[in-house]
Amino acid sequence: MKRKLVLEDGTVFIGEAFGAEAEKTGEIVFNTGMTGYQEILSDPSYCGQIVTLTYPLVGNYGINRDDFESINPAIHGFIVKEAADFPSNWRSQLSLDEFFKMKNIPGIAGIDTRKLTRIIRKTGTLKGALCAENKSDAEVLAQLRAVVLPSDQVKRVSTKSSYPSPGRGCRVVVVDFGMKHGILRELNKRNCDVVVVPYNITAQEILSLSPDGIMLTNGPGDPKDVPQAIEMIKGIQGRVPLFGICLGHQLFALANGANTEKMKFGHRGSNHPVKDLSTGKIAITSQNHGYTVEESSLKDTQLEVTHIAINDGTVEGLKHKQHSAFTVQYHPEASPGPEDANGLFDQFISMIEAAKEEGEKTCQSVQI
Ligand SMILES: NC(=O)CC[C@H](N)C(=O)O
Repeated sequence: MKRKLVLEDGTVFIGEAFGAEAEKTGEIVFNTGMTGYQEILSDPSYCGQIVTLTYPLVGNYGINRDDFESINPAIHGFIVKEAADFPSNWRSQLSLDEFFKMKNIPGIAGIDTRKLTRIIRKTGTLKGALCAENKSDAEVLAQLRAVVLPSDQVKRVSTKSSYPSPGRGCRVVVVDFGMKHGILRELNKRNCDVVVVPYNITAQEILSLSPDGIMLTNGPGDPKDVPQAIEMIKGIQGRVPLFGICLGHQLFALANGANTEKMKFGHRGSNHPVKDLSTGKIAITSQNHGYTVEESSLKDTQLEVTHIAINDGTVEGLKHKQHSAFTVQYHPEASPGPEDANGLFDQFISMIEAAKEEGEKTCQSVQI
């Protein structure tokens, strides 16, 4: 069966349908990773987006129970050059097609994804629709141009209520803006006693859990769409060590008076070089973001740039000049991608231990 991809600039691609028969619209974004499609399609930060992969063979090792970054993918569609009909891997349980049918996600194959990527790079991120081939282009285009992208993605993917992930180590409250499971895996690996809480929790509610440290996770959409989180961060920073990833990093910047802006086409892939300005070392990182912290807006804040992207010089890491708080724009939990930046979780735990040792910021001394 044929399926059609219509872009808001009027470009139409015809390809082979796979996955669900659903018709979906969303922002079209590209990811340059050569592997890791299961982690990409289940990363909640892609909520409402239709993702194209520049790597041409997708689905070869199927879908397995171990590699999910969330149980229910929030993406609106997948665009690939070739979708494997017969995956081959001992862990494989389903093909991409079977999985997408189960989760009501449409896919399109046989697309010149490199041409599509060049369009996105030239025009900037644009809206697109996946629909049946026999629909009129003009009609789809008119509907697509009228679509207003939703601003409640974080609400859609964040947990509805708090839940624990127990351990015997440091008490960490994880604020879930659309958390990838990889973050929880890294904290569990370090024996943390975790409580995952919803995006709209208040500073007071967090402090009442007596955390030793607080994590702000990744998540979808524009950070300015989550004003309550910005207020919450103002109330918690300085009380216990803080570590933010991606959307968490952007919200931390906004809470400290900096600004964020939309990028032309963003960074999405598992091969993005990032420089640590304190050591000069370069790490290859996994990334998925369409917004960035505006460097010039940091001038009058208490924030310092710690990392920059090698490809375009954008801000990739921040730390607070007074408080125990640092954030990165990239994904140290990898999944998919390299583990070069994994050590940031150890840095966070060391920070917590140092703060506890100092005795100034132990859970007992946190004043609610
Ligand atoms: N992975 C993320 O947390 C993404 C953050 C934000 N939604 C962006 O696109 O920039």
